[in-house]
Amino acid sequence: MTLPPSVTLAEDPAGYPILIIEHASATGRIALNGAHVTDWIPEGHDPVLYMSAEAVMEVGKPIRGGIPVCWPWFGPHPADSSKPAHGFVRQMLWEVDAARETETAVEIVLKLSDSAATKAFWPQAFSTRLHVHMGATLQVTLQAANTGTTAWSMTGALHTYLNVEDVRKVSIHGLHGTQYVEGRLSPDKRPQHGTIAIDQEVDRMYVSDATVIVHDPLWKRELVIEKAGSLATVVWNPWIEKSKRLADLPDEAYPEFLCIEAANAGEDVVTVQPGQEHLLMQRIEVRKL
Ligand SMILES: O=P(O)(O)OC[C@H]1O[C@@H](O)[C@H](O)[C@@H](O)[C@@H]1O
Repeated sequence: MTLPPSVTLAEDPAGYPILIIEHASATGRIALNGAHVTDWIPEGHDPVLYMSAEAVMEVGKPIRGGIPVCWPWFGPHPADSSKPAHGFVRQMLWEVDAARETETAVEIVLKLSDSAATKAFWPQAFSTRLHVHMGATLQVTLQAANTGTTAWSMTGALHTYLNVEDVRKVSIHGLHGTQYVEGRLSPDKRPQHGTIAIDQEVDRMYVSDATVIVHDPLWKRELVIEKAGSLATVVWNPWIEKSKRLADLPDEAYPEFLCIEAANAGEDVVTVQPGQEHLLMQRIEVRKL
């Protein structure tokens, strides 16, 4: 694979490959472990994605921050608690399938197909590609194809960690009039009235395909988060006690980020027939205020 001039593959001595993007429109990084976009800094803006200072960068381990790709299940495995939370592809080494640059962006495609290693977690035949368009906007699309002979079902998410100046000061727009489930374990749906403020642990799954805007008055910017192929939007901040339980997150870091996740989760379980595919897309744009 020949990479364009704005993309280099760096590998540290421990063998952790990372694509480094240095383009006129943006800089960023993508770890091949998990096809994980860890950084995106559009030209003229502050970093948009949050990365934990204690993130573990080891092949086979999920990364705290950036955009974890959760697939083929969201949250705990529905039947087997010994299997990893949020699926297994976020802890597998993907390969670079395509990379090119234009005047306005870099386009990178990463690929992971079924193998003996994936079958240890999930028996199905599949081919997943993560398409990353990185420029003034960041667009990430998970393409999940069924390459087998029987239908399978999937859930998943693009579990995006957004950098905010102080989560206690942001307001989240776009989910007014929708319904959500708090904590994912209670089946009771609650209505959302108005904007969302974060003043405690929040782990909500909204039934919505709407665009979400994160208004950050201290950084004087708005993050506009569009999506497609997703009927669930997860809003997550671990707040104080859960942050202490997460070993790869500094205890005091919870005000610095907010997760807005484009998900197939809850009632949004997707069945993919043989030869068919599902596309899950999220696009982020930054607006200065
Ligand atoms: O620690 P993990 O596996 O990356 O998950 C982080 C969080 O991910 C969110 O999507 C879930 O709704 C939370 O319940 C979970 O705690």
